Amino acid sequence: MTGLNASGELRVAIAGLGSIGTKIATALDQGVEGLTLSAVAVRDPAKHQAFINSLRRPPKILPIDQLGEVADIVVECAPSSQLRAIVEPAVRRGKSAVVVSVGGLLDNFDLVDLARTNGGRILVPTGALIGLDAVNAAAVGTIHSVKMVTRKPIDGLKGAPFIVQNKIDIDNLREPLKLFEGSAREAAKGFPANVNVAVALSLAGIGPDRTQIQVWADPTVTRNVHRIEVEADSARFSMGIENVPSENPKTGLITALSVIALLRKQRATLCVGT
Ligand SMILES: NC(=O)C1=CN([C@@H]2O[C@H](COP(=O)(O)OP(=O)(O)OC[C@H]3O[C@@H](n4cnc5c(N)ncnc54)[C@H](O)[C@@H]3O)[C@@H](O)[C@H]2O)C=CC1
Ligand SMILES: O=C([O-])CC(=O)C(=O)O
Repeated sequence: MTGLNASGELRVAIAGLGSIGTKIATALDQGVEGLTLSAVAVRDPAKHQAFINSLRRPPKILPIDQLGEVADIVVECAPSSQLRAIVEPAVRRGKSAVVVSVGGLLDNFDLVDLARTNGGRILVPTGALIGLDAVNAAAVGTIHSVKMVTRKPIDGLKGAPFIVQNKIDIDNLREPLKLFEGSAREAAKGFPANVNVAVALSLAGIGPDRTQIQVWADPTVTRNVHRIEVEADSARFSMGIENVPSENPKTGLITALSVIALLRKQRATLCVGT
């Protein structure tokens, strides 16, 4: 990765200061070895001015397509509808883009070729999931199947296109209801703000068409619960995670921490985990 600033630090820009973005900005401002927060892009600057002013070194506010001009790594943490507008200008300049709205990558997969052509990179953090290191490793051999079951509290699913289009009433549920069963690709269309995790899992393993997922609306849980079963020639493994929701009930608190961990690895001397 090139483009260090005068003090030899990698410059990071953040697109979207919501639940995930504000935590990443705060962590960078408090200090991550070898990294500095250079800019942010927000939809409504007035809404975020107080937060930005509260940082020790307030970053510039720039339009999303200009972040790559002042950063080596652009972190996308906006709605998936904005993914292309954020990632395309960055990778065209040969910069790295960290993508959290990874479901949106499936309809914009040409960005991977664009990054390759221009020397850029697209980095997908483990996010709200677990064990993508093991899935990556198993995929070097042969993975036979990847199955995932996601259970979310009602508030974590409200407004999902699959629920709206099929006119499913989840507000009055008393028992768990299986909403969807199918591929990660189809799940991402029906639940674009709810199953990024399934898409990340699929890209680490056997792809969005062969990765199977069930999505449940579950009034008995208070966390976003993901269980995964992987069957491979090297290993069989089961993984589970129960995510504490953030201020955004669709988003697990651990997601921002995963991005911060990924950013730390960009300059860390000791890196643990693949
Ligand atoms: N990969 C993973 O494991 C996970 C991914 N996600 C995804 O991460 C993304 C961000 O999630 P949250 O921070 O919880 O969402 P959020 O709704 O709290 O924040 C999104 C922010 O983006 C801002 N925004 C919207 N349009 C913008 C634009 N044109 N320019 C700049 N900012 C803009 C909004 O004003 C808001 O502040 C979502 O797409 C979500 O689905 C969420 C959880 C886990
Ligand atoms: O994948 C997502 O978009 C969010 C999610 O399930 C979680 O935070 O647990």
